[in-house]
Amino acid sequence: QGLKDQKHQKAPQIPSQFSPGERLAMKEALKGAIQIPTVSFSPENLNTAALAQFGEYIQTVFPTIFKTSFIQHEVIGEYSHLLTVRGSDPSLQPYMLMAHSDVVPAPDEGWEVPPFSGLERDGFIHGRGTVDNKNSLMAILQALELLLNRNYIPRRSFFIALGHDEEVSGHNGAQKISALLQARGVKLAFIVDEGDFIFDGFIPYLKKPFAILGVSEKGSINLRLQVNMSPGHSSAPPKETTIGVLAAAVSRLERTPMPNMFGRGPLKMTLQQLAHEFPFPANIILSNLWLFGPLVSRYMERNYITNALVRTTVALTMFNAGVKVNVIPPVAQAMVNFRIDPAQTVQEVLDLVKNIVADDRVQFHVLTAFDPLPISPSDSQALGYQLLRQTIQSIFPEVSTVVPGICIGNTDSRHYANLTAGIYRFNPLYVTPQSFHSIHGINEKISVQAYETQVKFLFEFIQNADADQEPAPHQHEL
Ligand SMILES: CCCCCCCCCCCCCCCCCC(=O)N[C@@H](Cc1ccccc1)C(=O)O
Ligand SMILES: [Zn+2]
Ligand SMILES: [Zn+2]
Repeated sequence: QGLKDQKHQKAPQIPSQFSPGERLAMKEALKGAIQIPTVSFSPENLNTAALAQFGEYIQTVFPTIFKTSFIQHEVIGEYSHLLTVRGSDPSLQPYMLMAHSDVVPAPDEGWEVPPFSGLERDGFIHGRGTVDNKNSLMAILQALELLLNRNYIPRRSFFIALGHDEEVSGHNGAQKISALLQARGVKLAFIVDEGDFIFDGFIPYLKKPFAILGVSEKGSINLRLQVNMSPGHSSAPPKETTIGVLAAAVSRLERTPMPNMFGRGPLKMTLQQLAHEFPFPANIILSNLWLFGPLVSRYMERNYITNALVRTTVALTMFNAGVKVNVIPPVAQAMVNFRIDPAQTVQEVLDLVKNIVADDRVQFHVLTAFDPLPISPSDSQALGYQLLRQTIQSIFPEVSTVVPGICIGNTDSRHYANLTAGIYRFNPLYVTPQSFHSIHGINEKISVQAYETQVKFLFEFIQNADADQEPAPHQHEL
C-alpha cells in the first residue's frame, strides 16, 4: 500500500505542454550544461573556472528567473546558488528543491562519445552529469523558467539550493547554505533531492516499474588503516612487512560481512508495500515477513545491490605503500569506505571493524563519519511524500507503486537535516541495472524524452505544492 490516503487533488492550473521551440531550447540548454566540465576531484581540487562559467551559464539560459522581482538569487561558498522564490501566501511553510552542479571525473577511455561533449545520438544526450545531477539542476530551473514565462506566481514559497561540491562532501556548498538558512530562522516543510529512482528490471519477479522515495540514507565512514615498521634492505626482509600486515587486515575486512540487519530499518516497509506487485508465492512471502524474513534476507544477500540494502557495506577503495623495489616499505595505508545500515551507528561499526582486524599494529584514523539519517515520514500527512506520490501518478501513470525506502548513496540533503524532518531523495527518472552502472561510470546518458519528462514532472510538482489538500482515494482505486 505505497499510495494512500491524502492527495492534493487540484490539477495543475497550467498544463505541462511545451511548444516545439521550447522543447528544442530545453534539450540544447542541457547539452550546454554538460559541456562545462565542472569536475570535483577532491575537496581541495575542484574545477573552479568551470564552476564559475556554469554560474554565468544558468543566468544566460534562464533569464526570466534571474530578473523576476519575487526571486532572490545568492551565490554561496563562491559557486553554489540559492534561489528564494517568494510565494504569495506567507502562511504556507516553504519547501526546497535541490541539485548539484559538480560531477565526478570522467576519463575519455571507454566512452562511446567524449564525456563533456553533450552530444545527442539516437535520441540520447550523452555525457557526465546527464543523470548525476545536471539533469535535475537544469530541469528544476527549466520548469521554473517555463512557469514564469506563463506568468505563474507561486502561492507557497520555495528555495532552490544548487550545491557545487556534492561529489566531495558538500561542505562549502550545501553546508553553508544550510547554515545561512538556519541563521535566518527558516524551517522547511520538506526537501526533494537526488537519490532513488523509478526502478525497472531490478527484481526478476517484478515485471512492472516501481518508484522508491528515499526516506533515509545510509551513514558513512571513511577510515584510513595504517601500518608503520622500520624500513630496511629488501635482501634481508623481516618475516612480515607493512604491506603484508595491512593486506591481511583489509582482506579480513573484505571477507567478513557486517551483520545482516534485515527487518530493522525502512527496508521492511519497502518490501511490505511492494508485496502486492509480486506474483504468487512471493506476494505471500513478502506480506508475511514475520515468518519468511530470514528467507528473504538470505535471498537479498545474493545480489550486491540488494545486499547493500540489508547491511553496512565495506569497500576497500585505496591502497598505497612502497617507495622502491628494493626497500622494505616503512608505511602502508589503505582507505576503506563504509556505508552504514540505518539500524547501526558509526561507533558500532568501528567497534566491529577493530574486532575483525584484531591486530594492534594496524592504526585507525577516522577521516569522515556520520550516522545514518533519520527516517522521514511517509504517512498520509507527510506533505512532501504525498506531493511526490501524486506527481508520479500523474506523469508516470504506468508506475503503479510508490514506496518509501533507503538511499544507499549519500546526498547533499543530509546537510539540511536541521531544517526539516521531511527529506525525500528521488529523481523522476527510470533506471535499469545497466543504466545504474553509468552513474559515476562510463557512457552516462539521458534520453531526450526522459529529460523532457523530468521537466514536466517539476513543472507539475511546483504547481501541486500550491494546491489545497483533499482526501485521496485508496491506491487500488487509482
Ligand atoms: C527492493 C529492491 C529495490 C532495488 C533498489 C536498488 C537500489 C539502487 C539504488 C541506487 C541509488 C544510487 C545513489 C544515487 C545518489 C548518490 C549520489 C552520490 O553519488 N553521492 C556521493 C556523495 C559523496 C559522499 C561522501 C563523500 C563524497 C561523495 C556518494 O558517494 O554517495
Ligand atoms: Zn549526485
Ligand atoms: Zn554522484
